[in-house]
Amino acid sequence: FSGSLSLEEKRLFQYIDEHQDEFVQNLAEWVAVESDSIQPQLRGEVTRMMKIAAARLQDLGAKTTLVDIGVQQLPDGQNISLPPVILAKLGEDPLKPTVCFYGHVDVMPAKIEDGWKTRPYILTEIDGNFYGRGTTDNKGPVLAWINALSTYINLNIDLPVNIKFLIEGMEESGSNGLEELIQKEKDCFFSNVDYIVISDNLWLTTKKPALTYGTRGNACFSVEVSGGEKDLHSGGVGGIINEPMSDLIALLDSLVNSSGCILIPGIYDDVIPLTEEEMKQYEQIEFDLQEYKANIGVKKILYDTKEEIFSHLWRLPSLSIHGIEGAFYEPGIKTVIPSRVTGKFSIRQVPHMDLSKVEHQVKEYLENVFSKRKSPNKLMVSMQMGAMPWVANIDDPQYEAAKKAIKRVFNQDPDMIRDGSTIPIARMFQDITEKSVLMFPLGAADDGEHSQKEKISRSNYINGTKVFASFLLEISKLHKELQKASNLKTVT
Ligand SMILES: C[C@H](N)C(=O)N[C@@H](Cc1c[nH]cn1)C(=O)O
Ligand SMILES: [Zn+2]
Ligand SMILES: [Zn+2]
Repeated sequence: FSGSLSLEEKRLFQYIDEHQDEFVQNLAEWVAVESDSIQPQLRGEVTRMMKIAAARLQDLGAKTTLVDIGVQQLPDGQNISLPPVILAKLGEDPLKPTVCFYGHVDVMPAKIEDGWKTRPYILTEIDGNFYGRGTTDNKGPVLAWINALSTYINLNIDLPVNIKFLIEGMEESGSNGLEELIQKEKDCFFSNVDYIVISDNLWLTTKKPALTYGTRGNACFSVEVSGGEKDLHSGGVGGIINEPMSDLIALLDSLVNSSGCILIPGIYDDVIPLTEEEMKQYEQIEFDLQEYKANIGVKKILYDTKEEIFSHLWRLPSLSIHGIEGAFYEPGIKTVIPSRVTGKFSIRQVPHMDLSKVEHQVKEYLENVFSKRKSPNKLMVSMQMGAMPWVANIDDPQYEAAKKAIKRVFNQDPDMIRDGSTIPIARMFQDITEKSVLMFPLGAADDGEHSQKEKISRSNYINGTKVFASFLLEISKLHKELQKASNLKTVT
């Protein structure tokens, strides 16, 4: 640890060390819930996960509400219930700042046959890492906040802040229904919130903590090509019809080239150029390309310099193709011509791209590519979800409080980074509540969020709990200083 710890911090950190196996057991219980928000048939499990998380907060004495946010219409037209959102609060002392923590307890799909070495929903510790779906994205960080709170409570140390929680179960699906809830609650639940903290990203390395000041948005598309009313024998009919799958592959192949450049006309028009200030941020980051490639498990990256890599990861759009529905995907070759196939892809959004303009550009381009094929098949392109990018003001004082907390636990200053992934709520918070948002990642670069080897290290989980405990003390101190300064200004 850096510098002399206060007596409170010594007690807090000692308690966290001594009770870490309890915290691990909590994580194992949460990971065991297959709270996958992508597959509708698992929606009941997501709802069950919300109730488990709500009960955990209630056990801490938080006033907790599970808010019904309505239904989700699926692509096939059927409606299913959205999992309720947790709004919770602990403490209402007008002399203390109010910190609202956001997290999500839904996860991406995971099947052992995807190539997992361990059972995805059974927390497995190997060499100091906890493997399992949701360990780093985002159940581990949510529990780290809760563990930090429970430490204050169990040690009878007065909480230095009022705490609020917003925990959702649809983040991986694009946070359906959340914007309406924030609109509705902006002058109620959020009215007295001073700071918002999100811990749903990763560091840039495995050793150096980071604070995140930007994320990309995302626009998810489906492109459906349909032919006759049934699948056909590829021997009996193959060679005399326009095959939907051939059309779809041509459409998907027309989207992006082998250098990752998006081929949709106009897609880069509104991207803001790299600024001097942004370039200075990049220059301050130590970056080891070989280590980074090893952390993400790839042999080659399209760019060689950190400036190019950061630019293409953080401030330029990217297009990824995710899969095809409607065609046989199990092992073995089913010799049919699928009658209806749906490709899925997404385009990461950056400032100042406009979602409705991107939607129009994508549809117009694909219709144009399709028309050149003179195929009688039917094309349907739709944008399934759209989330905006978010960029913070890096001089926002709560980043200072976070840096101090990191320094005390990790004895080093954090990297100031952006992230290429998306947290839909970040921009919603910024635009609707106008509150400052701090992104406080806890996971390491090799945690493999969304992958077959998702994990969080014991060290990051437990030290993350300490950092959050320390942050509450630091933000309380900072808030008092800011209040004193503003009172002084008012008087003079
Ligand atoms: C960063 C966060 N842990 C995450 O994984 N977010 C998802 C959200 C999303 C985007 N499109 C659909 N869901 C992500 O960035 O993929
Ligand atoms: Zn995720
Ligand atoms: Zn996440």
